[in-house]
Amino acid sequence: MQFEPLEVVAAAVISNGRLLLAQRTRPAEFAGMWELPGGKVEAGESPADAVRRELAEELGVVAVAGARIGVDVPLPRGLVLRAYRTAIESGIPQALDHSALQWVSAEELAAVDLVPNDRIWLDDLKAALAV
Ligand SMILES: Nc1nc2c([nH]c(=O)n2[C@H]2C[C@H](O)[C@@H](COP(=O)(O)OP(=O)(O)OP(=O)(O)O)O2)c(=O)[nH]1
Repeated sequence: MQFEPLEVVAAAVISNGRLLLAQRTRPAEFAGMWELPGGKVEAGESPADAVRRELAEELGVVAVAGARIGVDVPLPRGLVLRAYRTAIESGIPQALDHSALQWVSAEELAAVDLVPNDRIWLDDLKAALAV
């Protein structure tokens, strides 16, 4: 039987009061918009495993997922999008799968062209940036 992913993990990496955002290259409707790095949980993975793998693939870092942040966001085809506070253990993030990366403050975040689903977490992300 083919594995059907159920969850998309999105990593909220905060360092020095700034949140790491990545610029999507696809699909066309979201290209140029900013998101949290992450992706679909694969067969046999926990969400934390998926965060670790996706951040290695997309950013070239070793990362550890922590607490959930914000609400579950329903996606098409029965998928759910969930954000996790994530710490980078080693490495400097590089845009290996995105067109660019940026670190934004709480004030800057409001003005960023975030993908619509991630906008749902705006207040949660701002609160996380404030502490
Ligand atoms: N990674 C990520 N995906 C998001 C976010 N917000 C959001 O709506 N999505 C959606 C876009 C896609 O429909 C889905 C995940 O797509 P993806 O392309 O990042 O996942 P993936 O690497 O596992 O995908 P694939 O192309 O290998 O199938 O979740 C976000 O902040 N980060």
